[in-house]
Parts: sequence; C-alpha cells; structure tokens
Amino acid sequence: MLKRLSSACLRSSFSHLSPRAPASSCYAGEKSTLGRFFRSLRDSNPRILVSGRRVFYCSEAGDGSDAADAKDAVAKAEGENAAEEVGSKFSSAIVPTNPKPEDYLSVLALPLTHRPLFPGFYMPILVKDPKLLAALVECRRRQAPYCGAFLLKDEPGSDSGVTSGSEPDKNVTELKGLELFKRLHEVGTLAQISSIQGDQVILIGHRRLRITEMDSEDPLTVKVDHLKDKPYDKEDDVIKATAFEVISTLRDVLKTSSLWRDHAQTYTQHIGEFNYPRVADFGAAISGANKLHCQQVLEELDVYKRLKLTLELVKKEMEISKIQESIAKAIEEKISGEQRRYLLMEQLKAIKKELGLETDDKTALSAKFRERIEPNREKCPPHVLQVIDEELAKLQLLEASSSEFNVTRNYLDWLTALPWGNYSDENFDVHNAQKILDEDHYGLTDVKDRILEFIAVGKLRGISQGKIICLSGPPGVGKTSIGRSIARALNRKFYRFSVGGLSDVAEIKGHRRTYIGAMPGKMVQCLKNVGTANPLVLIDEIDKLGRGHAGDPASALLELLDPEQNANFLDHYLDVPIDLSKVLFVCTANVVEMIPNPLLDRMEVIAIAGYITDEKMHIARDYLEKTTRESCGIKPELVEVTEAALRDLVENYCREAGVRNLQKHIEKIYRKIALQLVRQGVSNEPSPSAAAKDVVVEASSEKFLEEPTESFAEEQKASTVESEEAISQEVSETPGDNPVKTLSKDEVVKIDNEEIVADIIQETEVNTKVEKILVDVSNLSDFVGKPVFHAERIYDRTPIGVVMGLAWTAMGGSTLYIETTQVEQGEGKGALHLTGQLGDVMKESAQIAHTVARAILSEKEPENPYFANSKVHLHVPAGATPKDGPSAGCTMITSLLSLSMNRPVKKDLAMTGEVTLTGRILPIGGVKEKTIAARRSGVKTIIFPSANRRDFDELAPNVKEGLDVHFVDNYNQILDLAFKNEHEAEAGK
Ligand SMILES: Nc1ncnc2c1ncn2[C@@H]1O[C@H](COP(=O)(O)OP(=O)(O)OP(=O)(O)O)[C@@H](O)[C@H]1O
Repeated sequence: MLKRLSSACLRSSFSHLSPRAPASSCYAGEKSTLGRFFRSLRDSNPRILVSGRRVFYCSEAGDGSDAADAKDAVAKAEGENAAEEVGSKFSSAIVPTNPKPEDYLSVLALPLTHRPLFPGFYMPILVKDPKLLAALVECRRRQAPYCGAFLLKDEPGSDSGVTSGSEPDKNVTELKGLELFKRLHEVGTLAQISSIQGDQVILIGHRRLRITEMDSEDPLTVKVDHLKDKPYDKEDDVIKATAFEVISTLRDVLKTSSLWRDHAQTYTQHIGEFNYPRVADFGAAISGANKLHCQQVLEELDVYKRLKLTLELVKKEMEISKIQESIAKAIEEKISGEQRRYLLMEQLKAIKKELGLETDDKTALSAKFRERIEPNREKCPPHVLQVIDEELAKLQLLEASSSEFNVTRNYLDWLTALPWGNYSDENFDVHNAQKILDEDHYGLTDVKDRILEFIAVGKLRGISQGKIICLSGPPGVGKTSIGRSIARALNRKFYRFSVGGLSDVAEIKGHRRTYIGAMPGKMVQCLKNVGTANPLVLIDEIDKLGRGHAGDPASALLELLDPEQNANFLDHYLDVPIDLSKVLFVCTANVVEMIPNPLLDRMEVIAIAGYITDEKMHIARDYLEKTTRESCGIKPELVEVTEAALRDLVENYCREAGVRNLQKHIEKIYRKIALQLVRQGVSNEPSPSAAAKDVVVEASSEKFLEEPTESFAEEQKASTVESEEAISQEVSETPGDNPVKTLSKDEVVKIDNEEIVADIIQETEVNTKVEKILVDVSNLSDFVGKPVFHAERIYDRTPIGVVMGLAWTAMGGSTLYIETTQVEQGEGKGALHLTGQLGDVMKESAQIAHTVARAILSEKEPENPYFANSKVHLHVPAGATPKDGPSAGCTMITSLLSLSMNRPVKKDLAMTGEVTLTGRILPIGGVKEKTIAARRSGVKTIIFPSANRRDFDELAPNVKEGLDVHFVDNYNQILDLAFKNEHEAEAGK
C-alpha cells in the first residue's frame, strides 16, 4: 500500500498534516536525506532531532517519553519561537492531551488490508463502514483520537498472503463483530487519528499493541495490552553491525530506486529519532515486502531479531531493484537507439534538403514521373498528356499518407511507364528474315511464307499493320517456338501469355482503379514489360479460353485482337485509349473448332499438321540435337548419334505428331552421355594441373609488375625457370604417356609466360585420350530404355471383317481398325450391335453403313441373305478412347461387306470418308495428319474422298512419296479397290 501510494498523494497528505512546513522541504536531495539519516543514527540518544527549523517527532520513543517532553526539549533547543512552531505542528498531527496513549486499554479496531502500520509512520486508509467512521469522528471530537490498527488475516484457503499487494478482500466492510475479530492479527499498532476527510482517515502509528479480548461488537472494540521492545544493549556490536548493514543496504537501494527515494524522503522527515528498533521498522515499512513478512517484523519484540528480519527484506529489495535497474537500462538503451536513429534520419533529410540533394516525397515523385514522360512528350498522344498533367497536379494536392495518394501514384506509375509512340525499328529485309526463320525451325514453310509475305507488304507500304495469325496443330509441333522466332525475324519484342483456363475479363481488360489492389490487364502489362508499342504478342492456348461468371473473356479478347477496334483499346485501369493496331498478334491452338467463332473469323489460321519421319529426323539432327548438346555442355567431337539410332528413336519411341517427346528423348540421351564423359574425367573447366600452372604464371607476372628492378631480365629468367620446373613437374605427374613438351631455358626466357602455359594446356587437353561416345541402334536402349509398345498397328494382315481406317485427333492423325463379327444367325435375326465408346455421329454413321452395306450386298449377291439373318457386332478399338465423327463411314461398310462376303480386304490398305445413304463419299478433314499417320503405320494404299484431292495435292512431296492414293466419289469404287485380290490387281495393272 505504501509503495502504491503516489508521492503526490503523500505530499498532499503531509502538507495537510504539517501546514507550516513548506511542501518543497519534503523533497530534499538524496544526500541530505541520508546525511540526516546517518546523523540521526550516530546521535541516537537525544529523542528529539532538531534540524534547522524542522522538528521530527518520534511518536513513541524507545523509553516511552511522550510528546510533552518533546515539546520541552524543543523549547530548550530553539527558544520560544521554535517551540511555538513545534507546538502548532503537534496540534495538527498528534494531540498530546490526556489521557496518554498508554492509558488506552480498549480501542476501536481498524482492519488494515494491505500492510501493518509501523510505529512512527503515517498511513492513509479508507473507511467504508459508516458506523466505524462515525465512531472515529466521535473519538476525535472527544479529544481521545486513538484507535488500534490491525492487519487483516487472509481468508482461509486464499493464498493472497503469499504475494504482497494482492487484491484486497472485496467484502472487508461486510465483516463485523466476532467475524472481524477472528480475522485480525493479534499484534497491531496504536494509531492516532490524525485527520478525517470524507472516508479517508490518516493514521499515525504510535506503539505496538496485542489484542487480549473483544470488548464490544459494532463497531468492533478490543481490549489491548501495550507492548514494549525487549531491552537490548545499545553498544552490542552485533546489533550495531546488523543495523548498519540495514542502513547501507537501504542506501544502495535508494541509489537505484527513485520510488524508494520518495518514500525515504517522506518518512525521514516524519519519523523522528532513529534508534535500532526504529531502523528495523523503517526498513520494513518502506520495503515492498509481502504483508505477512511485515507483520512478522511488527510482532518481533527482540530488537536484534527484528533487525535481522528487516535486513532480509531490504536485501531482497536490493535484488529486485537491481533487476529493475537492468530492465530499465535495457529498455532505455533500445528506445534511445531508436530515437537516435530517428533523429539522425531527420537530420540527414534536412541536410539533403538544404543541399538540394533531395526534395520532399511528393516533389520527388512528380519529378520522377515528369522525367519519365519528357523524352516521349512529342510522341505521346495529347489526351494521355492531359491526363498525366491533371494527375500530377492532383498528386500535389493530396496528403501523402492518404489512400488516394497511393492510388494516384500507382496510376501515374503505369501511365508514364507505357511506351507511348515508341516503336522498335522493323526489319523489312525478307532475306534476312528467311535466314532467321530457317535458323530456328525446319520446315513449317506455310508459316514462314506467311511471315515473309507480311514483311513484303510492310516493306511496300512503309508500315506494317498488326494482324492476327493463328497457328493450329497438335502439341509439340513448334507453334510457340515459331512465334518467338517470328518476333526475332521481324525485330519486334516478344511477349507471351497463355489464356488457357482464363475466365476473368479483368485479366485482359484490367480492374477499375477504385478497387484495392487494382491492376491493369495483360496487354498493358505487356507494353510496360517490352517497352515498345509494336511487339509480337503470342496468345497461347486460345482454344482453351475459360468461360467465367465475371464476363466473357472471349468477347474481351475480341476487342483486343480486332484490328478495327484495337486502335482505341480501353483498359479499365488505365482509362485512356491505347493504340494496339501496330501489335502483331499470334495465337496458338490445338483444335481450331474450339475457338469462339467471332474470334476465329478475324484470324488467319495456319495449320501445322505434324511431322513425318524424315522431317523429324531433320529436326532432331539439325535443331534438337544441337541445342541439347550445347545446353549439356558437350563438345560435338565427343559424341555421335548414328542415323540408324535416330531413325529408331523416331519410329519406335516417339511416334507422336510433334517433336516434344523426341526432344525429351534426345535430352535423356545427352544427359547420360554427359555423365559418362564426366566419369571419364572430361570437363570444360580447366584441369587441376592447368589451374596450378595458372598460379605459377600469375605469381611470376605479378612479381614482374611489382618489382621492375634493373636485374629484371635475370629475375624473369629465374622465375620462368621456376615456373618451367613446376610445369614439367606437374605434367610429368599426369598419368599416361602424354608427350610433354620440354622447353629449354633459352626458349622459356624468350616466350611470354602466358603463351607457354596456353600451349601446354592445349596440348595436354588434345592429348587427353577421351573415348568418343557412340549411340547406335545396338546401345540405344541403354540410353532411353526399351521402345514403348504402340498398339496402333494390331494386325500385320487384316483378317476378314477388319479394315483399317484413318482418324484425326488433337494430337495429330492416327490409324484405327473397324472390326465386325457375326454374333448369331437365324431367319430375321438381322441386327447391328455397336461397341467402342462411339459418339452419336459415329453411331449414326454405323447405322448408315449397315444399310448401305446391305444394299450393296443385295446388288452384288442378290441371293446372299446375310444381313437379313445375321446379328453383327461392330467394334472400334481401343475401347477406352472415345471416338466420334462420320469419316469412318466407308471403313465400316467395307468391314461389314468383308464379313458378309467372307473375303479379307487388300493388305496395307487404309481408307477414310463419310458415306451417304446412297453410297456417295463426302470429304473429310485432316488429310495431312491422316496421310502422315498412315505412313507411320506402314500403309501402302490410301483411299480418300475425291473432294479431298486438292488437300492431298498440296502436301509436300516427301509426305506423298511411295503411297498409292485413290480418290473416290462412290462407294462402289472402294469395293473394287478393297476386294481386288493381288492377282486381279496385278492383271488390272
Ligand atoms: N520445325 C521445327 N524445327 C525445330 N524445332 C522444332 C520444330 N518444331 C518444334 N520444334 C521444337 O519442339 C519444341 C516444342 O515446340 P513448342 O513448345 O513450340 O510446341 P507447341 O506446338 O507450342 O506445343 P503446345 O501446343 O503444347 O504449346 C520446341 O523446343 C521447338 O523448338
């Protein structure tokens, strides 16, 4: 409680108690306080201490002298005036009228919740019980202002006594009579009621009391015995030493704890005479010890023991104050460090500003934006300049910490970062472009021609207009990489973004600026990124565009791509029209049919069908192998992949339309080769011996530089000889029979050191015997494993009822079989059963085929009732792959006829074509893919619809080479081709 009392509170209390003593006098410095303290201890005999005009009163001197004696002493010491003053002070603090304190044998019991009251000390308490308060007021009025102050015991079961300063009992005021009596500690203090203000009562402790019995209940009055300290020898050394130790510890604590200083100052002015018992009480009273420990001190009547108890308390306090000091110091250091930094930063800012090195944030920002736009001011459209100027003006008016400031700053950042009117110089040199395109890609003549045409038009017009080219084809045919190559050929910057799965329009058109974290769309990001207004933008996977709830991205792309609209493309974030008409857009797709129609309508589709074996061989040899070898860091002379191995790889391992899988296999081969080479000890880094030689040269040449002495030649000679020795040592240490060039001393001196070492390194490298790694058909499986099994060609010679068809998928073309077999036969049992995950169109196509086959059979063999009486099962392997489309119509008819006529079809024959009910053959798509797939499967004869002749004729000669292709209008023609046996065929020829 004492500790918790603020010094201000105490000050006010004391100034009230001793009105004549100036408040400031209570706050003398620490030195004077301790000085008085020591003096009072040294001069412990006089009971009244006179210090200047200040008088300290000891309420209960060790020998029981009273206040009247004190008054006399003061009168003697200071004369009348001083006596008067003391008297007036006494009248306001303790009223020494009859009866004397020791006459009080029955007193009002005042419960103290926090700490006991020590004799000679003040304690303000709050009395909430109105009856008790009235009784106290009455006591004062009756000139008998004494009561007993007793510490309240903790409620049984609570542990609040263990920790000092714990929450006081909430219901102390509710304790009355016997209940209260039982809760009081037996030993307490006779307290003078100094003043009562409202419910605040100020007590001054006088002497120790012990309760003997309860006198009356409400308010509680108790009968008491007055206690005296046990007699002790004032000259006893042990007591003296203990007392001094208490004092010295107190002094140490006072040094560190300002809180204690306040307490000490306050009490030393009012405590009066210091003797040993009083020192003990003083230490306990001002310590922050737990109330039970303080009560122990109060109850102890043996002075030595009391001193010892107090010493324990103050020592503990010392430790606490040390910890407090270290905590305070650490925190202070931290805070002062931060403050110092802040202060220095502020100073730095001010200095920079003063020197004109840095302006404030806003001005610096504005200057930065202006600087950015200045070089482009002429090229920048006026409406954009106007917006920039307006925003810059707005920025100056905004508070730097406001959110709008940030929005404006970000906006300006984007606006000024765009390459307004900044175009890269285009390459209109067709030959150069052709060279670049050929450098990067084999074949792809359609794409390359289209790009060259584009350049030619640009050259004639003087400017090139943005166009949308769409490259469609199976994966891995080089759509994305040719895009990059086109950009290089045109000398435009390249930017690629994929719209696969994109469903948010904001990705393309940006968010409105008002949203938190708003960003411009992909196109604006692209322009900022590339820094030119005419880049080549590759929009990948346009056929996989998502469809989201937040608008339709396809429509947003339309605005972006359409040359009619994109001259004024409006991004939501930027909110100023951007001219995208100079941008060249290249889109890629696997399936053109999946591209939204309005988009497709604006594109120029170039189909890349896939590669045949020869093309793949070229690509592998001239492009993939080269780049992979370089990326693996392998020198060409160290490895050889034979033609046969490469062909084996292409035909048996990588049979897909594109070359991505082939690329992966080649990478696999080269990775393994790299490992083998490293194991053999070949690396591109200099060998350790070469490194050692480097060191020798470095050391010697440094020496030459540092010490250009007269005897330079000799030194050079000497050091070179050294290096020569080192070199021959190194080289001779290398294993094997490498010929080592031994240099004579004269030679060495003549030639520059570096040259020698370079020569030797080169020679050792050349002479290092590295076995060239050969990848052949025989060891190909060591590098890429066994060839994967391809089920594409199931039959070497198709049995009856089985015919090979040609199909088109997003992965390229492929061959497939149509199989039919008879399930059962009987009068009128004719039916068709279909399996093989066929789509609706294919099912219908099968029904048509059944009908047409029946019609043809009845025409060819009128007496054959096969279809009328047989249930036929038609299956298209592989059963797990969904299939659809009408192009297998003619294959199905052929298969059904083969079954019904019990004749196999011609060997190595494949066909494709939609059939009508009347037997006419309609055109199909994917001629190139299908032809390539047929070649892959070893087909010799292909039947295509006549309408596809043009498509076939356009194919490269190497694709067509060696194929016997027939074009048909009517199914009857197929019948002739398919079932003509070999002899007939040869006779026909
Ligand atoms: N004609 C070619 N000449 C040289 N390299 C080629 C050729 N075609 C493809 N490549 C190489 O094949 C790899 C795969 O090509 P790319 O990634 O461009 O395929 P893609 O058609 O875009 O596939 P996807 O549709 O899956 O995106 C690239 O490393 C590319 O260089």
